[in-house]
This record gives sequence, C-alpha cells and structure tokens, in this order.
Amino acid sequence: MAADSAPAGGTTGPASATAAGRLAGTPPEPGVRKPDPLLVMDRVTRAFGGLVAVHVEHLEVQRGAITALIGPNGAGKTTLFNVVSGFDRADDGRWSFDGKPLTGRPAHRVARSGLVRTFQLTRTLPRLTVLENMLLAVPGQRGERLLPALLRPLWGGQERDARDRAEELLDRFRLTRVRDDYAGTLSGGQRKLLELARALMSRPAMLLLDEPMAGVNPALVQSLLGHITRLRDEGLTVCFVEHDMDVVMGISDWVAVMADGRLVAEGPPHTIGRNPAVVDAYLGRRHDEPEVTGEEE
Ligand SMILES: Nc1ncnc2c1ncn2[C@@H]1O[C@H](COP(=O)(O)OP(=O)(O)OP(=O)(O)O)[C@@H](O)[C@H]1O
Repeated sequence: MAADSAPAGGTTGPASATAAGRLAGTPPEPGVRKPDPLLVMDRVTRAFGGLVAVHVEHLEVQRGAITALIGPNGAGKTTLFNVVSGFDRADDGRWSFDGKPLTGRPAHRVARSGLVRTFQLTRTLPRLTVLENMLLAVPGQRGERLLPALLRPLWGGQERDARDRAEELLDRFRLTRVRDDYAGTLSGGQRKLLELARALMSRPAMLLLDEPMAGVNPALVQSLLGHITRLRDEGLTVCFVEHDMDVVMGISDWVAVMADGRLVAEGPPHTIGRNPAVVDAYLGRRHDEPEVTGEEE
C-alpha cells in the first residue's frame, strides 16, 4: 500500500469498535482465513543449523485490527518478524502484503511498501537529538548508517515535509519538549515512544511491534496502550509480540500463538487461555507425546 494512503495520525480509517467485530465470525483455528487480510504468510520457514526456528504453514493478519503474537520463549516470534520485515532471510515460503508479493524483499523496500517494524531493544541513536532521530527514520530507515553531518544539508527544503511530519508526531507522543535533547538522555519509556514515532514517519499501513512494553514503567504502559489503540482506531494495522497477558487481553482484537516455530492456535483474546494447544505450549508438553494421566500407571 502506498504510504500516503495509510492513516497513522493522518487520515481516518475504520472505527475501532468494529475491528474485533469484523473478526467475530472467524473460527478460532490456526491458519484460519480472515475477512480482510493485509499480511498473508505461507509456509514461512527459517532454520538455524538443525533447529527449525519458524515453520508457519499459513497465517493471515487482519487489516485494521490489533493482533497479538504470543508464545513461550524461543517459539519463533521474533524470527518470524525478522523474516517478513526483511531483516532476515527465509529458507522457504512466501508472504504478501496488501496483495503484493513481499517475499525476500530487503527491509528498506518492505518499509517503503508500508510495513514497518520496531525492535525489542530500541534502535534510537543516542548521540543524535530526538528530532534528528525522527528525520533519519525516512525513507525506509536507510539513513541510519550515514553520518548526520553529511545529511544535514539535505534536510533543507527537500525535507520540509519530513520535518512537518516529525513535529506532528513528536507532538502526538508528547516528545516536543525533548525534541532537541540527545536521544541517549531519554528514559526507557520515552525511547519506546520515540521508536513508535519514528516507525510512523513513513505513514505505514502496518506496524510490527516487538515487545513494545518491555522495560516500560506501568504508567507509561497505559500511555503506550492508548497510543496503539488510537492508531488502530485510525485504521493502522498492528501486530505485536508480547509476554504480558494483561496487555494482550487489554488491547488485542485477535491472538495468534506460536510454539516450537509453529502456529498452534488463533482466536479472540477471551478464548485463547482456554485453548488446550495454548495450555500445552506454555506448560511444555510436546504434542507428539501421549497425555499423561494419573490412571495410566
Ligand atoms: N541468529 C540465530 N542463530 C541461531 N539460533 C537462533 C537465531 N535467532 C533465533 N534463534 C533460535 O531460534 C529460536 C526462536 O527464537 P526467537 O527469538 O524467534 O523466539 P521468540 O519466540 O521471539 O522468543 P522470545 O519470546 O524469548 O523473544 C530459538 O531457539 C532461538 O534460540
């Protein structure tokens, strides 16, 4: 999707109340078809040596909804994010975004097509100011490797739009006050806000957020949750990895569960805790092992 057609603080999109509603008739089964998928993955596979970190047969992410991707440590969540966002390569499989193939595209091209990810550990550049971090986030996060001094002259008239966008987002995330401070002086929570703001610079259609609440104090968690749901309300599609089930229950419209590299369950948040495959995943019982009961002695 063209960046201009995406919302994220710009145009308005579908109403939030309907995001979960539009998924209401979708059966809670792994790999289930969604009414209006934006990101579609097929047989996405990534192995490290003998370890198959990811093998996802089929997964669709519903447009305009917040989807939580959960699973025990080592389930393959981050690896799946890395592969579809172009930060890692797949060994097999295909994936498409808004109907267009995205398989094997490098990260900056993925970002340009409207799919932007953030990282568990923020990638803000500590020796640049908050505003400079924002300006370097476009296009496609490629400028990060370049010396800001070299880029500065380029920021003239040509970058007027980017500057306006940066100011608008800093205001939205209440970072205007620190716009000229070095990013390294921000609190952990402010850095998370900056990371989110940077991700929105190119007006993406979808965000992949890797543990956006990790290391954030409870007060700021509420603020971040509010920001994310508002972005969804404006039509942005969000998929996020999270371990905190209160957060998952609080904001997601749909939950996908991975274990041992595979997608083992999907469903609305209120049903997911009762799903036996999810219980097994978290308790560690292997699916190829017989269930042990007290009567089998
Ligand atoms: N670069 C790598 N080299 C080797 N093994 C890797 C690499 N990246 C990930 N793995 C392995 O792949 C598996 C999946 O890891 P991944 O980080 O994707 O899981 P995760 O679900 O995101 O876990 P967590 O919730 O702990 O972040 C793990 O066994 C991990 O050790």
